[in-house]
Formats: sequence, structure tokens, C-alpha cells
Amino acid sequence: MNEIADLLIHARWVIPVQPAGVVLDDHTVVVSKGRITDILPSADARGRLAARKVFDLPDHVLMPGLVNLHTHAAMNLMRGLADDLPLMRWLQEAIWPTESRHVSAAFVHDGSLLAAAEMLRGGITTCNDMYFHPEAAAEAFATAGIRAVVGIVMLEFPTPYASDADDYLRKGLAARDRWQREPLIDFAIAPHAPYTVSDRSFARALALAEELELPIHIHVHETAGEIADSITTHGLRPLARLARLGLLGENLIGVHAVHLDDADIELLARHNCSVAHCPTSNMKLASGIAPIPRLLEAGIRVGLGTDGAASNNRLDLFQEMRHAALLAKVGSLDASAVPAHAALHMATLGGADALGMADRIGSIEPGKAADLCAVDLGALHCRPCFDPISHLVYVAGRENVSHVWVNGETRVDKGVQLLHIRDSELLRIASVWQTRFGN
Ligand SMILES: CSC[C@H]1O[C@@H](n2cnc3c(O)ncnc32)[C@H](O)[C@@H]1O
Ligand SMILES: [Zn+2]
Repeated sequence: MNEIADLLIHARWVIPVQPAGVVLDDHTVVVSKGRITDILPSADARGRLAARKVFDLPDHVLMPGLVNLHTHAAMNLMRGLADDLPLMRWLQEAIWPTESRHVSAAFVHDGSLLAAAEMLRGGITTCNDMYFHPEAAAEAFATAGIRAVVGIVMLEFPTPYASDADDYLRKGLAARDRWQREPLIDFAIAPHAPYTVSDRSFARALALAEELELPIHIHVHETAGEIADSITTHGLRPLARLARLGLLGENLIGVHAVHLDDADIELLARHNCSVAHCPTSNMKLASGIAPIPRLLEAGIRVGLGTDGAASNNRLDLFQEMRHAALLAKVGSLDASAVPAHAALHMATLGGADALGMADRIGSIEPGKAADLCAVDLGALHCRPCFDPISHLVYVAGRENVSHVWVNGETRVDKGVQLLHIRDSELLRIASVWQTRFGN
């Protein structure tokens, strides 16, 4: 007699992502104790296997949960506050002054909870976050039941959260100690950017990342101005400076990486760094077009990020997949650049690999965590469907996400509100902050 599984998910198509480009017709994914235990034809599974819960998804793709490789979740509370500005004016004239007035542990908790709900409903099961008060973000992510890598953030200048670089690290490490036993929460060292962190503080960040075996999550080469300023101040481009400081390595996730010359790409490849590509944020802040086809050609691992809701303004990885594919084509004048399967890989296994989590998440393979997303392609705008991978990138949107599971737990069912947090409560939280912002 077979053991009873926890979940059986029968889907019209299963797209495991690994092996690349494979689409399994009418397959079933079996889940027990939070892990994927088998993937087999539904004709073999039906009638032979039993489970506590069975999902029949006759018009759906079942795919790995999406990995948001770069976000500032709490910035959901600043969505639409400052649009149509370039990065440095956006930060210096609008965002940093607002953050210094409003950011608190409560702000970060509430904003991160709203962001987690938005992400889960859009099929995102893991996020790599960078923001103040990581202890409050971790609490919100744990409550929402999203997998998260929480940044131990670090800046040189004082904010209401911390007084100097050492204080940021001390507080971030205390958050890590407190949340270390929570299975969905991991940590990274997150120095904000080369232009806000000193050589001395980078040395401390590196020592900690090495000692604790943590990823390093940093904005880098986002604008042309950042590079010119670094040459003036340090006599080096930012990536060359980070290389000299010993920061470049397989655990480094460089966010944006828009303005790269051949030597920068060679540095990233030689040190086996990865890149978080944020196409929508790069367009909205007019930062530029990241040379993703050249990075992929050089063997650099690339994942996709939304950035925060104040520079995107959606936490929507379906949008990022589409923008990544389209922007690569227009940037290289090559219609074959970043085909649909490459965009899907970046949004799943590429992000997992960058986080050092490819053994746990990012694809549908036996032994991995059951972080899964079902997309209903039964709608009129998705028919006919000749290639479900093409439809995921070029046709479907987050509104077509019907089900989401994290570690085998159902978080979203039939696209309706999160199962364990009421929309009415989330809307109440959003309106409290809107009032505090004076609107
Ligand atoms: C220290 S917490 C993170 C810090 O980063 C700011 N931020 C948000 N988006 C960007 C971006 O695209 N480039 C640089 N910095 C960014 C955010 O407002 C926080 O201050
Ligand atoms: Zn960012």
C-alpha cells in the first residue's frame, strides 16, 4: 500500500524549468512534508496515488514559484509618491527625506506585509529584500508565509534606524540571531551601494559574509553618474573598487549592473558573481538598458528583481519577465535575444542560483521544496496556446495566477485573497499609512 501524500497537483502542463525548455503534458506533482517527491504522468498517478489534498488544474501551467531577486518590500507604502525622476533626484529629493520622516519598525512591518501579500498573489514565493529594520521585515515575511532572504542593511550615513555602519551591522546581526530558526527566513549582508559605503565598512561586510557564509546583496553600476563619481573619488570604477577590496565572489549579487564595459563583465564572470536584473526600475528611472545577453553569454548567473514599489511601481515578476525579454531585443536589435525560456529561467532558477539556494528552490525536481505556482491559461486571452512557456512570458500576467504553495502549504487558492490574511485587514493597514502620510 502506497503512503498517502500531502498533495497531488494534476496539471495540464508542468514546466519544471530544469531541464531547460521542457514542458510535460498532463503531469502530476506529488508533495509530502513540504517537498516534491515525484513528477509523473497524471494517467499513472490518478487512481494509484492518494493524498490528503488533491488539486485538479485542467487548463493550468504548474511552474516553480517565482524568485524576486531584488526588492525593498516596505517601500510598498511609498508607491507612487515620487514618479518620473532620475535615480539620484528620486533618492535625494523625494525618497530619502520621506524615509527619514516616516520609516520605523512599524512602517517596515506593515509595508513588508503588504508587499508579501502582493508578491504571493502574483506567484512570487521567495524575495531577496533590502531595507531598514530587517527584524520587522522578517516578522512580516514569516507572518505572510513567504520565503525571504532579509538584508542586513548597511549605509555610511545615519538614519532614524541606525547611527553609523557598525550600528547597522549590529542591529542586522541581532535580527539574524532572533530569526535564525525560522525555516522560511534567511539573511544576506546588504551594503546599499558603492557610493554610500566606505572601504572600511566594506571590509567589515566582507569579513561577516565570509564568517557567516552569507550572500552579499548590493546596488552596483546603476547609473552612468555613479561610475563617473567613483572615478573622481576613488580613481576606479565601482566594480574595480569592489574587486580591489575583495568583495567580488560567487556570493555577490550585483543589482542593476546597467553600465558595464568589457572589463566589468570580465570581472563579474571571473569572480562568478551574479546579477539581479531590474528591467522596469531601470526603465522608469531612465537608468539604461543592462547588457543581459552579453552577461548570459559570459556565463554570469542572472535573476530578475522588481526593485521597490516606489520605482516600479508593481511587484510583478510576470511584468519583469516580459520586460526582460523585450528590452533585451530592443537593446541589442536582435529578436532572438532573451527568448521566453531564458526569461522564465531568470525569474526562477536563475534567482535561486544567485541566492545559493538552487539545491532547495527554483525548479520542480524531487527533493526540492514545494514552492509552486499555478497559472490558469484557460482565459480567452490565452487561447489558443501552442507553447505555454511563450504564453507565461508574452501573454499571461499575475492576474492569471490561480494557486501558490510555499513549502507545500497553500497560500493562494483560485487567485482569491491569501488564505491566512484577510484583504480587509491589509486594506486597513494601507489606509492607516495613507492617513499618516497626510493624504
Ligand atoms: C538602506 S535600505 C535600501 C535603500 O535603498 C534605496 N533604494 C531603493 N531603490 C533604489 C535604487 O534603485 N537604487 C539605489 N537605492 C535605492 C531605498 O530607498 C533605501 O534608502
Ligand atoms: Zn533597489
